[in-house]
Amino acid sequence: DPVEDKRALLDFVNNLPHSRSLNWNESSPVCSYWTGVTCSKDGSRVISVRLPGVGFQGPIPPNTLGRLSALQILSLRSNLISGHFPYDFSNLKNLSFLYLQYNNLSGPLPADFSVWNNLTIVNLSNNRFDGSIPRSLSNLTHLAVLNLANNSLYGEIPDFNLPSLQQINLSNNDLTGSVPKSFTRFPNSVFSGNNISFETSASRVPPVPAPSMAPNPKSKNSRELGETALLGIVIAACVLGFVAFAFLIHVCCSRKKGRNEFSDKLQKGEMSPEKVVSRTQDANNRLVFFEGCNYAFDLEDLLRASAEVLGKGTFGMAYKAILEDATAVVVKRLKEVSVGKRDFEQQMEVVGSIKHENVVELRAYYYSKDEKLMVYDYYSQGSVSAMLHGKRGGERISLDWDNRMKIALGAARGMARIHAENGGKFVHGNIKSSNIFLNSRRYGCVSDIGLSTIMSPLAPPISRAAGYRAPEVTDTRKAAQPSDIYSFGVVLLELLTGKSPIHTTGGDEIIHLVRWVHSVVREEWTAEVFDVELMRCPNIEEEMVEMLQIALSCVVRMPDQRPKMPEVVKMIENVRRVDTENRPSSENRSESSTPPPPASDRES
Ligand SMILES: Nc1ncnc2c1ncn2[C@@H]1O[C@H](COP(=O)(O)OP(=O)(O)OP(=O)(O)O)[C@@H](O)[C@H]1O
Repeated sequence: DPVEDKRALLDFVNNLPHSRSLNWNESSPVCSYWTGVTCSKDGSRVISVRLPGVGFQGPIPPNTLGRLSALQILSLRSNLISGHFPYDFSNLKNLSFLYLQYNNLSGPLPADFSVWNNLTIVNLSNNRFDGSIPRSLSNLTHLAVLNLANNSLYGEIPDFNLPSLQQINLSNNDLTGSVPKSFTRFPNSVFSGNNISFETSASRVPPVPAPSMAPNPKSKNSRELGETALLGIVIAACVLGFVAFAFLIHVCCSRKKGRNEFSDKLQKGEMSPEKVVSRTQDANNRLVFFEGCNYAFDLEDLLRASAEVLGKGTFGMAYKAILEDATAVVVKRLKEVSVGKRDFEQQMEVVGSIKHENVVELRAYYYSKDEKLMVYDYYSQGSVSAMLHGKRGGERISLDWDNRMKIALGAARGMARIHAENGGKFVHGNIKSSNIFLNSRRYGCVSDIGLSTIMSPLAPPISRAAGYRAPEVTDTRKAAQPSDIYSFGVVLLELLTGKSPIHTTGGDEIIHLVRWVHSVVREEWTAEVFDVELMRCPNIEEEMVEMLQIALSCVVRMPDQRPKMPEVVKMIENVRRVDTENRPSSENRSESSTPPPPASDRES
């Protein structure tokens, strides 16, 4: 533990009243346990503190956070922090991201910004800062985003030369004079709400008309209402058509910049804007985080995050959301949850308690009448399905035999862990290759646990899950552990054949993978079954045939004849302990004329 940093954080939290409790105990490890805190790789220093919306009230106690001299990210936004900008933050020489927006900070901005020469994003908007904009900001050569909007800053805007600056917002202050030459590349709207004269010049972007219903930023009330109210006002204005033009321009601009806010996505979905507003206003419903989760964000953060649609699954849409500190999370928005709040919460608690290196951890969830969300880590390499079959026209990723064995073994171990839950009765209910990801050691890792029990009865048999569904589930619509084994067997067949569970041939004929494999094997053409890509790997035929036998034992018709998950794990381990590497590697087999797989595909 970084003892000094821990002390500084405890001094901070013990001396600043807050309404949400934090799991910061003296006895627990800071780096792996404390909410909102991230340490350096070697665990020697705290490098990030993110505590938005914790309800901190009052001035930041001196000589607390200022002692975290290795800090790179500090987010205390959306609290009720008052007082002056802490003078001892000048010790935070490594600070790159500073988010203090939506607080009640007052007084002048720090005179000397040059002490933080790594600063990249500075957001001090929506406070009560006054005084002038410090000239020293011009020393920040990495500064990409500067937001000082909705304060009481006055005087002229200094003419900085900030080559990295991509976004600036100085709107709604008391600034005077004219827009300096170096900032004429930004739209007039970022300077609006000041006493600034805009000289007309051919190079200027035409001014964006201010929404006629925009709140008076100087009024205390508007600050207290915060973003939710703004969102509501904007939506209301849209509905009334008063600002259609401004809104269109705004949408175009944000599209251009590639930023699609998660809330936008929600609005584009089936949810009405009114519902979004009412939902964000529902103070009783908060994101619930699981113990040991290091993320610190709230629902508003998620709604504000840049989001990308990952896809529509059986249970709703999945989005990739990038939080302000560049953390990527996956948010699943569940449709048609069939259970009430209590059952939902109980199921989430079970799922959230499953901690295993081969199970994708549920980080947080959210339940309200209108909205049910689940938050997971984002797996940048995509799912095994995307790797095997390519996704949305993307290339399929080359997976050699070692990779596939590790995926199979990891997923089997994850499944065995899941089946051990709830006194050995827990059912996954939706095993398929798009729900399997690769962990940091490139072993399979199972996602989407526990959803099938809280959702409305299974989707019609035509759905994408059909190829994975055991025959008895098609009839009874009820998943059980043996049907999970069947689905897992289909995933093994996918890994062996490289084919989707249901696919068409050139002649539009629909092929069911299980039936196809059975028919080929029956004709004793077993070798024809395997993915041609695997044929490049030397000396693996025996292992492939053994894996094929395991897969076929999982997809037998009678549920009680299928092996149990721990047995499947043992059988795969017996084919080859990929993790102990008891098979000579392909490089050592010089007799082979086949070239070894590319280095990136090999086990590290
Ligand atoms: N944690 C994650 N990291 C990266 N991508 C993810 C993550 N979770 C889901 N995805 C991807 O998002 C897309 C949609 O996922 P989702 O689980 O909602 O649907 P699905 O897997 O296609 O079907 P189902 O809902 O039946 O599981 C899929 O392409 C999936 O691989």
